[in-house]
Amino acid sequence: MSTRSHSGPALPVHTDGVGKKYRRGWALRPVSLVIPHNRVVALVGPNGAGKSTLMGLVTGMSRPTAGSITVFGDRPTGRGLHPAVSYLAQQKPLYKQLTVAETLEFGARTNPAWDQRYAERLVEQAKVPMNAKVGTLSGGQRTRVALALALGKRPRLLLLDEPLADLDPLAREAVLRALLAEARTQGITVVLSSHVLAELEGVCDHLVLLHSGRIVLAGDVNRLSADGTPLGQLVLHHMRAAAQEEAA
Ligand SMILES: Nc1ncnc2c1ncn2[C@@H]1O[C@H](COP(=O)(O)OP(=O)(O)OP(=O)(O)O)[C@@H](O)[C@H]1O
Repeated sequence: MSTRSHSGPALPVHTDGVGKKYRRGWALRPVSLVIPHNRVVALVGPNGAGKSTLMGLVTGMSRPTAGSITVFGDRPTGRGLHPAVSYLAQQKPLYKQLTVAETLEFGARTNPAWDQRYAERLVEQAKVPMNAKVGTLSGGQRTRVALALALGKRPRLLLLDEPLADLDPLAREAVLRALLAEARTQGITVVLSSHVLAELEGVCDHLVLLHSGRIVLAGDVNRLSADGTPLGQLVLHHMRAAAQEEAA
């Protein structure tokens, strides 16, 4: 299988009937999905829809039960992330005892393509002191450091699983704005999962909506909401319809 378009490089994510089944049933039913280059993708759906499962398959932390998945043309190995991929979960895995500067040093030691100046610039932009211990930072500041750690690796694909859930609305807006600016100027594909539909408006240009392990809606946001329906309303409408169908 090739994930290359006619002229371009391999796609960030390409799945061919990929699915994940646990003893209780399918967490993600076999789906074929493409995540194009340079997009900010909203990955949405109710609790238990399969969003984290899909992210786990992309990172290689989880192995598919069915089908196959490629990330920039490579199959995830399960032995760590693809070098071009960064992953940031809601529980940011930062060491509280380290200072911000030591955290970036850790990033430098563990990532061959580490860009120290870029990571430092992101921390400075967020006005986070380099000599502060991570454990003393606010939730918003910690998120900015985690983001600098994720972006300092110079990824071409950034996966964010509910990364803003513990931030206040102003901090969420600031982090999203910073993230979007980096994605656009650096040509990074971002997959962002969130339950706050309103904040995805104007941020995401591609949508993947999951319900009970199935893809309900996927594609370019402008095309999906061509009649002018705001993204949040569109998602809510399809979520309700999927829930009603399931209950029937
Ligand atoms: N390790 C596991 N073992 C068994 N079932 C699992 C496991 N991980 C996930 N599941 C099940 O798979 C389904 C999808 O879970 P997943 O975490 O992917 O959903 P989600 O869309 O990320 O949900 P949320 O919005 O609540 O984070 C759920 O029914 C969940 O209970």
